[in-house]
Amino acid sequence: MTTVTQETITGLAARAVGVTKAYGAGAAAVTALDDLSVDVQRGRFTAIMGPSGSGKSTLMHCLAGLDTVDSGEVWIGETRLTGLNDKGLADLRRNRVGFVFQQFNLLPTLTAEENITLPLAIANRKPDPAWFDTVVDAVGLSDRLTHRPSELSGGQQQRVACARALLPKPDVIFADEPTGNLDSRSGNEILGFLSRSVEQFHQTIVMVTHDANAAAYADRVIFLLDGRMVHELHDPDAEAVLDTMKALDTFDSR
Ligand SMILES: Nc1ncnc2c1ncn2[C@@H]1O[C@H](COP(=O)(O)OP(=O)(O)OP(=O)(O)O)[C@@H](O)[C@H]1O
Repeated sequence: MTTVTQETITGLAARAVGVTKAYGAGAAAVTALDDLSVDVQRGRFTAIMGPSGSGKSTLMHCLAGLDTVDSGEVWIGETRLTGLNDKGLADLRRNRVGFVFQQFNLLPTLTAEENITLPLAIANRKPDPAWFDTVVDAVGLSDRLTHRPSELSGGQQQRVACARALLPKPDVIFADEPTGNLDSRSGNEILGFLSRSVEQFHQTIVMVTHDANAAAYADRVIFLLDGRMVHELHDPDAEAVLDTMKALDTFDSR
């Protein structure tokens, strides 16, 4: 079995080591992650791409402590998730990771400000007022804080979700198709905000996407196929990402 020492994870925001995860049993079993190892560098924007069914969501869920692995190890910073009990995992999700979902997942009865501060309120933490103002300014929501989600456009709702994820300064923000429900202009605004939060605030972001344009905002794109990491690109443009996706269509990882 592969093991990781404290020293080897310094500088990494998250890590999967020899992770295997299958769904179902017997003849119906599907191997979603197949002895997969991947490092996520701190303060970087990493995109995960790959064909449908390649294991992107499963990897993200396992890295974020939303799902368990069958074997191998998962780390967030210097915490080994694969050794935590349910309470430890819940604490980690509450205090160490942030999420941005395709469907925004805002609470409809709360204002934008209440949605943004909700994770801190749940964790019994108070937002730092200066940092709150910085985050709200960065997403351009200063004049929308009293609005409820139904009074905001899709792009504005996703900006609320981004601010909500960023405010607690989590070790990692996991973004699952964050632009999947947006037109290209609103999508590019969200992607611009995510990449600026990496550059200016040194936030670590991991984003699952199908969109080559979205992936091109990342510092690094990793490509999955059949639950394995088969390729990576650094500072790619959309064309290079598309070319790789086309090549994967004809590539068999096994
Ligand atoms: N809860 C589940 N039960 C059974 N099989 C599952 C489950 N979740 C995922 N799988 C299977 O595991 C494999 C990987 O799925 P996963 O959702 O991680 O892929 P993906 O790359 O995110 O796909 P997509 O791009 O379509 O969202 C697929 O074959 C999928 O059918």
